[in-house]
Amino acid sequence: MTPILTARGLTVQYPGSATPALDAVDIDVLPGESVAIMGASGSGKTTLLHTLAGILRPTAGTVTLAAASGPVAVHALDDAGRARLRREELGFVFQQGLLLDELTALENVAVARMLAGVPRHQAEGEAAQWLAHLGLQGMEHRRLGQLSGGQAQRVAIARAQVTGARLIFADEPTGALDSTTGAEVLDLLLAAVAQGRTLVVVTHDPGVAARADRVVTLRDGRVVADERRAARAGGSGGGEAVHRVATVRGGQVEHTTVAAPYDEARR
Ligand SMILES: Nc1ncnc2c1ncn2[C@@H]1O[C@H](COP(=O)(O)OP(=O)(O)OP(=O)(O)O)[C@@H](O)[C@H]1O
Repeated sequence: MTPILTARGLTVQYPGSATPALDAVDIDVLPGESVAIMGASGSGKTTLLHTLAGILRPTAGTVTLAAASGPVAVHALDDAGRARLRREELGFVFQQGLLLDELTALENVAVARMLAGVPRHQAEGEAAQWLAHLGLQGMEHRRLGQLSGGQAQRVAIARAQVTGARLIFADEPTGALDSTTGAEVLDLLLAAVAQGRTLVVVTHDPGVAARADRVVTLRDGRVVADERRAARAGGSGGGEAVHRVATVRGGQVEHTTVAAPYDEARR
């Protein structure tokens, strides 16, 4: 299967830092999978997510996105090109920063379509459909600041999908939520995956990792483990590890290939 996202030798060295935050990371993300990125604080998770998503330009290495129109060299785009790519091809569910407190839930979602040139009336209609789909019917006209953390994440998930983005990046989407609300938000993200989207999620939450198709673990800016899990029926549930792709120990990559990858189980 052709990856939707391919990174090779991805390296980020922040100015003034003695060691790279990301150190020659290779990763392929397959279409329709959910990938949890884990690791200790400071291991490079957010840096990896931002580099894969074209928020941050790598110091070295490549990121290639298989966009609908053909392959895009994300690392080589200028700021405007990366902003356009993020707007048109990618969805984001971050704890803060993308949604505007002073706008209503509806406006926060609709604006993503209006930025793509869709007329306001149509954009609001599409936004209302997504908000209803995500359990926010009746709350469309509340300002974001009047919503709970879980409701605000639902708005973010609606916004991430309303554009038709096939690839969603999430950074600690359950981090600020109680466990029940966090599980509900995760359900919605995994529902998007069950409907064919691809999810890359940075998390400290073992509950998120347990339900992802795959867990990539970083340490000191390097991938130290990359494990696939069996998807249970419906795309949710615990998932047992059945397919170890590669494990890195002491700088050596150990490749193990076990049959029954999740892809067949899902199709
Ligand atoms: N803008 C920056 N300038 C300089 N150093 C940075 C910057 N952002 C991150 N770093 C450093 O890069 C390393 C990786 O940071 P990053 O935020 O990617 O880690 P993380 O695994 O996401 O951490 P956390 O779980 O705490 O969010 C850390 O040592 C961090 O201090």
